[in-house]
Amino acid sequence: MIEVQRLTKQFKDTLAVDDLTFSVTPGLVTGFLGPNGAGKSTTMRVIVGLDRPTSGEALVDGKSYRTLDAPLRSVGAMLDAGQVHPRRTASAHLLSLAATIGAGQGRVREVLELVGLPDQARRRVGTFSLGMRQRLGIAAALLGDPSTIILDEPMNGLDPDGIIWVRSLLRHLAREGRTVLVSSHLMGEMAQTADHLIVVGRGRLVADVATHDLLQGPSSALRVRTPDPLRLTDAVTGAGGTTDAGDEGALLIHGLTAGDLARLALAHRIEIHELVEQDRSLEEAFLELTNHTTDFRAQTSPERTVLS
Ligand SMILES: Nc1ncnc2c1ncn2[C@@H]1O[C@H](COP(=O)(O)OP(=O)(O)OP(=O)(O)O)[C@@H](O)[C@H]1O
Repeated sequence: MIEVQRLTKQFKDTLAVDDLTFSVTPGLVTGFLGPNGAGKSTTMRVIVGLDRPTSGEALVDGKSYRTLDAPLRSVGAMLDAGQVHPRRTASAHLLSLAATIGAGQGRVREVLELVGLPDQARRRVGTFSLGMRQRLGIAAALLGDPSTIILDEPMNGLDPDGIIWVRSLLRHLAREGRTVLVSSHLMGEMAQTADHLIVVGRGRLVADVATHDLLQGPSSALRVRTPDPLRLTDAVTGAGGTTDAGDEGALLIHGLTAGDLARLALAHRIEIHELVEQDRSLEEAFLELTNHTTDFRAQTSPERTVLS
């Protein structure tokens, strides 16, 4: 469990984190989402004791990081995958970290296996691709078998296979009951990865919401195909719903559940050829969430929507 309470971090002229409060619960993947410069990394650095808060606090399992009995066994973090001596082999790098927590060669082999790098153990890290460095960073975070895992932008630079791999690893770690906090500035990526989202902008909390609730908001719609759209539109209007034209001749229906619509179609003996519950788009969800602030303008493609 991570509890960030009224956290503020001021760097000279920059207010990086501004009175931020949220909790990260075990058993879920929690996405930490916000545009570049929103304060995500600073918050994570405070959680793992690398930066001191100006005010407020960040607790892991009820304690500040500096007062945890065995911090590296409680919290595994990857805050900067680039911070590895390039001439070291992957295995030597992990062994040096393992030594600080009393783990040995066996655990190093296990984590290399877990992140899909068992054959690269003797390779120098300087020759690694960005994706391999990310995997090595994740391996280092997992060395101490921690109950809390904090990863800053772990999907940066990964190819689609790598992204799918990180996603399933995070879900697996959460299912084991761990607390998993993972940051990203990519909305689509987090919507597909996280069960819960903490959204920040300019150091402040913008939303603390279940991903499902965010996408299932009031503008979600039913997408329907029927050979009789005019009669269906009349029936839907009569039942208090509204319709819009969808693409490829489909009708979009708002204000009714799928069950309502099925019963309505049956009662009016209208054929339905397709009925799909359609989540609202990420763009809609975030524009609503962020109240159209320019900080969170969503850029086109839903898969790669970026908070700018
Ligand atoms: N050590 C520092 N000294 C001065 N300013 C800093 C320092 N670290 C971060 N900042 C500033 O604090 C703000 C928040 O930065 P932070 O890196 O926490 O944001 P972020 O959401 O992680 O963004 P990104 O996705 O770009 O890493 C930025 O304006 C940044 O320039």
